[in-house]
Amino acid sequence: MLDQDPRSRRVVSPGLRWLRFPHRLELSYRRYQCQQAVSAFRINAFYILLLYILLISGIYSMASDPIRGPWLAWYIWVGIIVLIAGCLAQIRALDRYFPVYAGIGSFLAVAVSVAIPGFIGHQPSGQLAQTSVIYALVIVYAMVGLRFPVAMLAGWGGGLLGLLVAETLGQGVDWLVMNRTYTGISLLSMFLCYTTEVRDRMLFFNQRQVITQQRRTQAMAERLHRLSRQDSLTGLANRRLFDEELEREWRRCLRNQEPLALMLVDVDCFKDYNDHYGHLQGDRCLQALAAEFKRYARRGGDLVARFGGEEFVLLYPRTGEQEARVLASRLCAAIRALGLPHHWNQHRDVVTVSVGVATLTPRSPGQPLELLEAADQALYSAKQRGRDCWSFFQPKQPVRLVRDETGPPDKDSGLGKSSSD
Ligand SMILES: Nc1nc2c(ncn2[C@@H]2O[C@H](COP(=O)(O)OP(=O)(O)OP(=O)(O)O)[C@@H](O)[C@H]2O)c(=O)[nH]1
Repeated sequence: MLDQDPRSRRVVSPGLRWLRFPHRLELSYRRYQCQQAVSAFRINAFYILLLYILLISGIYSMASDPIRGPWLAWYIWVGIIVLIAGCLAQIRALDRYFPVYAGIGSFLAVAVSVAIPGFIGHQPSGQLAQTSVIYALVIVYAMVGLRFPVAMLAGWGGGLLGLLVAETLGQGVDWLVMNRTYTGISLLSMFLCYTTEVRDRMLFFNQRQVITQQRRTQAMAERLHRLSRQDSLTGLANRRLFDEELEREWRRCLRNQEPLALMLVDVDCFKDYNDHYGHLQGDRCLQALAAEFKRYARRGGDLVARFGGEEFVLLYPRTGEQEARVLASRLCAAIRALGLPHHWNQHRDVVTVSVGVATLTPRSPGQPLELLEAADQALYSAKQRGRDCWSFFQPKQPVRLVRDETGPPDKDSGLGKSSSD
């Protein structure tokens, strides 16, 4: 389903937005955002480290001798924090903990950066140390990849801790400078972080909508494809699918020089069935027969299809004459044994079928209709013999007729070989 939830749309509609999707979408966004952020941070950590080295070497060279040592002792920790976070980001198993370790690292880096000027005092290098506060904030809000609330927590929480440390343990805080660096940059970076997250959420939401739409279209196409190849009454393959499969199996058997068997099954006296039991009962009867036919097409490549009306077709790749005969005989007997009442059937009081069977090993491509025609002739022969029997046809050979003793009388001119079971 496309996400129509107004709470989702509120996040991506113009104006000031509340940065939160409905619960499930929010969880999914957080997973996505975390993955994006940690992937970017794997590389960004090196840039951040490079910036840090540039800054630290600049300040170090300009700082006066007495404060160099203590300043470096403090500020080296920021580099260590970046290094640890960068290493953790390389471990993929820890990806989902990225907001935790990156958030804590950011908090500590801001705290250290904000505290340092309070220990250096009003020397020129103290002013330079303020630059590291600006660096730290811009990096935390814009380069680490934290979500807006986490970045805010790290920025303001870390800043507060740094200020407390500077006020209580250091020489105090120069609020005039601190407001122009820490407070000003914090507000500016917050805005940057907020707009970035809004854009990111919009992108995520739109991507999801596109993916959902694609899945729906694909599912619908698959359903249509399935329906276009399925008979709606019986759920069997329809004529179109049968034609395709026959073509395919024909080519496969041609390649491997294997026999292909086909059975054409026709329900006996079905017009009378409909006339006396009604069309709806006729439909139910066809469904029951279809279910039984399915039991006779279980191997890979076997196919049972509704050929049209009350005619069905069963296709058996890699099946020779002997096996086809056994199958046809069993099928006739099984339908009889179903015992579906049909008092207007010709010889019995139950529904019966006539089956035309043909097998052949393909010799040339593009002639699968040969097999169908052969089975059709065999079926005609079975009908001629009085129904409720099967008949076997072998192309290019005189067709032999075999009749089962229990089967109906042979009225045929001798065109096929058949049996009633
Ligand atoms: N209920 C129902 N009947 C159908 C369906 N499709 C075809 N029929 C009926 O099947 C009957 C087929 O009749 P015929 O072709 O004369 O064949 P028959 O009565 O079975 O006679 P023989 O095949 O010679 O034994 C017709 O009455 C069709 O209306 C269907 O989907 N549902």
